[in-house]
Amino acid sequence: MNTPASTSPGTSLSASAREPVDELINRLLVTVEDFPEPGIHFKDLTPVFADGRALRAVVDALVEPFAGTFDAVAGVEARGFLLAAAAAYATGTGVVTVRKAGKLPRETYTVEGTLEYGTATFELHTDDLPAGSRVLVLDDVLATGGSLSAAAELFGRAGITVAGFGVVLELSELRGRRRLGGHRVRSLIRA
Ligand SMILES: O=P(O)(O)OC[C@H]1O[C@H](OP(=O)(O)OP(=O)(O)O)[C@H](O)[C@@H]1O
Ligand SMILES: Nc1ncnc2[nH]cnc12
Repeated sequence: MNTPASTSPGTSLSASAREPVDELINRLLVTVEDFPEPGIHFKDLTPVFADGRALRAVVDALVEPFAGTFDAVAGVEARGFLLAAAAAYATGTGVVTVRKAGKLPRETYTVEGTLEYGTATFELHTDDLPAGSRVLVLDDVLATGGSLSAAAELFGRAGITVAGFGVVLELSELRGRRRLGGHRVRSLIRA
């Protein structure tokens, strides 16, 4: 059963129905057992993204606590891209991509990450944002924290300040938050 995160704002309501955003997410997300491998309880948020009201409520709730603290939004491949582009559009900022290895065409910083299922190498263009910029990093799920800690390291190498991390769902038992140092982390629900 999913429970609201302690950092979850009970006051973040979807625009029209006034349904709390955590309830909206819990109603729409689907748990798929043994995907992509045995033993994983996969939390599928695609129904949340497919619902226009839910997508808007989620994006609004993720950016609201960081208002005025960031110059750009970053998305972590692949599902983080959906949130980051929407958040950048909503806040009038630009979007940058933290990509899996081999996808970015120009010079990159490169960091290895260990994830809930497997490992991945993440890359960031060295010149996507000027040093000194402040970036809000979004993804759909915080599990072990391998992806977001790799993103933090990439931005650190680029001299870019991480204003905070925003995720729709935090898998608390995997303790990913501990790998994110002193950064602000906003999760809309915990499971
Ligand atoms: O906290 P972690 O253990 O790093 O896990 C979280 C990451 O895992 C998932 O991505 P996945 O690697 O499955 O890639 P995808 O978005 O391309 O499907 C999810 O979208 C996060 O990016
Ligand atoms: N259990 C999970 N469900 C969905 N996305 C994930 N990313 C890492 N672990 C995950």
